Amino acid sequence: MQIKRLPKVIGIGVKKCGTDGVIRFLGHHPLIKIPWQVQSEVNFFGSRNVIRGRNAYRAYFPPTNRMELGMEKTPTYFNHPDLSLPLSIKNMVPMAKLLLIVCDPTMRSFSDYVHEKTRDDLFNRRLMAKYDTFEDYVKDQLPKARRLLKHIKNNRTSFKNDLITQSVLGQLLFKDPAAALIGTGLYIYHIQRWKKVYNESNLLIIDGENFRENTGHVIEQIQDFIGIPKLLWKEDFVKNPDTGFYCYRKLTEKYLNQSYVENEDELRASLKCLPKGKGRTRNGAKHASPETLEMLRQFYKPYNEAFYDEIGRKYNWI
Ligand SMILES: Nc1ncnc2c1ncn2[C@@H]1O[C@H](COP(=O)(O)OS(=O)(=O)O)[C@@H](OP(=O)(O)O)[C@H]1O
Repeated sequence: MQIKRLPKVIGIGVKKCGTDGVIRFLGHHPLIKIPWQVQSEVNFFGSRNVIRGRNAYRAYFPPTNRMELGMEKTPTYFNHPDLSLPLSIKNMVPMAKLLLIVCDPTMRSFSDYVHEKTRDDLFNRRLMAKYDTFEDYVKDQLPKARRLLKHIKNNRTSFKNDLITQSVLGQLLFKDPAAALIGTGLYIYHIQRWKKVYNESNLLIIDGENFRENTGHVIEQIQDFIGIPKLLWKEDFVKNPDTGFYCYRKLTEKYLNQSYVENEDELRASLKCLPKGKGRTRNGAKHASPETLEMLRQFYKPYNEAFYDEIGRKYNWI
């Protein structure tokens, strides 16, 4: 019977790390249902709606039968100022599995800058107006971020259980989108609240750099984690010759047939790619100065290392 049910999979972030790719590509799985009417970002737990309870949350999702599963993603759940947000999710949807896609915080910050500069949001546009370039932005905001962290850390050297920094940082990022371009990438302060409530069996951490380069492989891994039949295979993902990003195209007998010769127009027409607006920076279409990126890399280094320790895995973010 098809009825509205709570989701079984929730993408919790991180903004600009590939969250849209994960949900849209998984949306090609016949058993996964996405609330497209709200563009898949429900933001239920990050808003006052949460007090309206389970039925209000359930209302966002398309009807599903017992085999199918609903999924949403809200990238700001990960670094939301409400430190008890993970517990709210766990209490409301105890069986849900979470997906967290993280990525090189330096490149994430640049991607977020480009995104905020092009967004159709007057408040953000005004706020970002004084930064003509990413270099201007970093020059102004990086020293502020350094000073702020020094101030709120107040000589605390451990990243572990530093609830004061987690909380102040959370509030600040929420109120000041300009600060969020840098602060969102301080993953070590955001991850701990999730690890208190979730473990490897119900929280999958994905490297966004790997997702971009090995999309099909990661999509296979996610299906295993969710525990659904593997119906999307790495062979179903093909690079777009124009952008270099992977798109979805079901591998059918037609493409396997030895006598089939594909021309580029046919290839383009057969691809289901992410919408325009995804893939602005990572393929080099826009770039920041190497000096600015290096400054950010040095800034993030200790926070990345603490994050690797926390999750017990190291990524090749440079
Ligand atoms: N297959 C494919 N096609 C296009 N883009 C891809 C793909 N895989 C990963 N990415 C990267 O996803 C980045 C956008 O991340 P998000 O979807 O999390 O952004 S958002 O938070 O929802 O705005 C986006 O960042 P930018 O390159 O800066 O636009 C992409 O690099």
